[in-house]
Amino acid sequence: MSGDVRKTAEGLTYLSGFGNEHGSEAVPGALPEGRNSPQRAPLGLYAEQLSGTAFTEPRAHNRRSWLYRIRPSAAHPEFRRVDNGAVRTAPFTETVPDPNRRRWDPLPEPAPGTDWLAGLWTLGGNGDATQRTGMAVHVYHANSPMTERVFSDADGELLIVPERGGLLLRTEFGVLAVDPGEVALIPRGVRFRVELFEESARGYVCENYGAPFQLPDLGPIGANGLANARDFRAPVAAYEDDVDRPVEVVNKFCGNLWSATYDHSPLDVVAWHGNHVPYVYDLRRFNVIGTISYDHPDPSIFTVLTSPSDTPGLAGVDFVVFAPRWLVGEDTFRPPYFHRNVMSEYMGLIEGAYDAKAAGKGGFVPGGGSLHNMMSAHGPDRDTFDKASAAELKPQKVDDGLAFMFETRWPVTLAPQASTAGHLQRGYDDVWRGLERHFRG
Ligand SMILES: O=C(O)Cc1cc(O)ccc1O
Ligand SMILES: [Fe+2]
Repeated sequence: MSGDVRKTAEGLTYLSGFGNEHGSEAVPGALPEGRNSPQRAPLGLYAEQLSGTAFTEPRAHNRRSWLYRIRPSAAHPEFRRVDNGAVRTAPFTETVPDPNRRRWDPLPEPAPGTDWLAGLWTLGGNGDATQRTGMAVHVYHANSPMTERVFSDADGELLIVPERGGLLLRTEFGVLAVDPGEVALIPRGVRFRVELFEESARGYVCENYGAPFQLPDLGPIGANGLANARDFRAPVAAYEDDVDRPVEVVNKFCGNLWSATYDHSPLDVVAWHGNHVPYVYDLRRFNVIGTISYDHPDPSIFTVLTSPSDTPGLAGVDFVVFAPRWLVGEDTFRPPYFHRNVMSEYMGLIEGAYDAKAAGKGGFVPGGGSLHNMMSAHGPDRDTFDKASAAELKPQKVDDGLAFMFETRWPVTLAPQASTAGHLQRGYDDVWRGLERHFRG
């Protein structure tokens, strides 16, 4: 099974660019020319629009796609509530917002037969999915492909950050492969199925209820840099045409999972065009910008994607990557500084170690995560502080890890399961113990 998945991934081709008006047809002539909704769509297909923003949002933010499919999405039986598993949604009201710093080990091994959706486990979040504000942090651990079912999320877009094991994402728009070190985005409402490259897969998900992620403005950086638009890859059209096979469609809607069994695969889009599309991005392509003189720049310089709010510069959520880079700052404490931020920070580790925290068991480990909520004091742990304060400041390549952050304007309130989990580390505060006074008056 996983050999086939890898083979499929190797044969994939992609369309390049972020936010483009892409178009693709799996059968020549399937994509109508010159209009979106001809009286009769080509090849007997049904034309259907999928919008990700209101029709009237400014052109620069407007997202929608036209799909040409074997059956219209409207042809389905009633959705019925199913168990939400370990998926939770904002507003998070079952625990009180907690100013304490928290850190988790990776999710434990799931029971055999756990697919990506069943393995999705919510840590917490903020805002309100019904108001299309805020975000949720999820982690997943799966060991089985989604075969007879697909998923779609009406509550938000899903930024998937694999940490262990690649994923093959079969979407309405075509097939995407995403390995650890890459990220994938599934837009709001797009149906998809997850298959695994290896026996099991682990990773993180930012569910963004707010405005779709966009590339940050570059300001004085100029016309290039950070995540370059051309490095984002969208799929080419590919469709499933298994008429006889019932497929369960699980729809996350305002916090609950709803299911309907279709008599066909809803991944039956033969052609499409538009800019509300899934994509993948290789984080190693990130053009890292930093100081070439002194001081540690704020991590906003590492923003890959941002979901803006109504207040300029104040993101609902930013996706930030700590990618391999050179440190050359003179007379500078080079790791992340001590700080208390108005924004709230969930951090994850894709591989290796993070330059502000000790690695290894009981530390900040790949697949684990930390939460530093609004105004919570944090920064380098004691070991890191001691070493960096004494380090010889020659140019240093930091290339032993890949970390990321979901940084959000509102505190992250935990789902109850995250505040009681066995994999919640106890005694995280101790990493800042022993930071002795050196001031002697
Ligand atoms: O490790 C963190 O807490 C994230 C972070 C990194 C950094 O380089 C500066 C500030 C910051 O919050
Ligand atoms: Fe921080």
